[in-house]
Amino acid sequence: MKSKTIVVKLGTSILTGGTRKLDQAHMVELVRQCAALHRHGHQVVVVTSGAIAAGREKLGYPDLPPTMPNKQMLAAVGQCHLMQVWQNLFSIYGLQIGQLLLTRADLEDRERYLNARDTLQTLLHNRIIPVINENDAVAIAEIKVGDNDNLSARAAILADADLLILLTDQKGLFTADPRTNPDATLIEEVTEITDQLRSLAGDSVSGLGTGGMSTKLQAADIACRAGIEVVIASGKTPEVVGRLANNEKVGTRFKAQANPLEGRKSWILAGPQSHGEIHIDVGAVKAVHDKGSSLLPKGITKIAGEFGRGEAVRIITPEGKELARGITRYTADELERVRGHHSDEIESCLGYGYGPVAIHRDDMVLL
Ligand SMILES: Nc1ncnc2c1ncn2[C@@H]1O[C@H](COP(=O)(O)OP(=O)(O)O)[C@@H](O)[C@H]1O
Ligand SMILES: N[C@@H](CCC(=O)OP(=O)(O)O)C(=O)O
Repeated sequence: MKSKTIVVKLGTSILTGGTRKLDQAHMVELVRQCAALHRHGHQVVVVTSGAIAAGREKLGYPDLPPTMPNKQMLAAVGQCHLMQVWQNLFSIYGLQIGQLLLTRADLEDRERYLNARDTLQTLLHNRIIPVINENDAVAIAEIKVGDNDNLSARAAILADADLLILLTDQKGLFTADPRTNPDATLIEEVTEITDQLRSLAGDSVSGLGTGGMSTKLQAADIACRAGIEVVIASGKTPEVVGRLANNEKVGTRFKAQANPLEGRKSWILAGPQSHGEIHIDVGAVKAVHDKGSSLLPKGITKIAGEFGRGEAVRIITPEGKELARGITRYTADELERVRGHHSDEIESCLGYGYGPVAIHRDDMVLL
């Protein structure tokens, strides 16, 4: 089977088993399933909820008013505990984990987005399991994603994932909330997220989770538009992670709308354009155009205009023709200093580096 990148989002409801404590017996079972995927060569990213619940548990269920600072305190305490538990459990399978705490601001600012993406990709490249949560302890309402369903969709885009699995306490999306509607039936496949479908998805009523099915549908919408398949399923279904990776019919599956590259390419063409230009030599034109390679500093002859890291710039041939557009990994100033140099020399030219390419082939659209 082709190696896939799979994001597994674990909601508070499944991590606590509906109780006030982390259900470590079940967490180890989920870790075992993720470790099996990893062993089969897949890349696994975990998005974990449960920090606030873990904080309450750790502090002995204090009676606190539900203010923002109190929730942030619980998250600060709980996040340490949660990560300690994940680290212990993954180490049973000989796996290292790395923590990423994100806020909306990290995902919307292009430079911070690229930095987060580089870290995530580097963790995956080194076979370390990224474990992501929102940075609840510092994020106030304005910079919060707000719920981990939406966060997981953004993390899936960041990781270039093939599949996003949202594991919760229900078998998937039902025609109504099964807690209050015993006749509700499971919807097995969704090809389009319509208003009618949204009207079926209710909020969380357990007092544990955030957003219920409605935020899961928002997440599915975001990920599917970016070309990522999404499944909502129960974390209690035996071997759920491996079965979903094998395309088995479990839970509610949402079809991806386009392949990820097309989604990103349309963003490059449709997104904010800078006036920056990167002029390249004949060798680089051949590499980029004929071989589909990334653009390296070596083939850059001239930089025109100001641009920052993560901006979309124009790539210009020696004849002055626009060959492609792409998202640059270096600023105009930085490229000015490294142009013509071999990629190995980037670090010595700048004193730091963001990798060997100026524009990665996946971040480039040929015109
Ligand atoms: N149409 C629906 N189908 C399934 N579950 C639903 C639906 N509408 C609302 N829900 C509720 O969503 C809850 C899951 O969301 P939530 O409590 O936020 O869990 P998590 O912690 O996994 O994010 C379920 O327990 C269920 O009560
Ligand atoms: N970031 C919060 C979880 C927020 C959230 O969306 O929770 P859930 O609905 O259980 O996925 C925490 O760690 O407690």
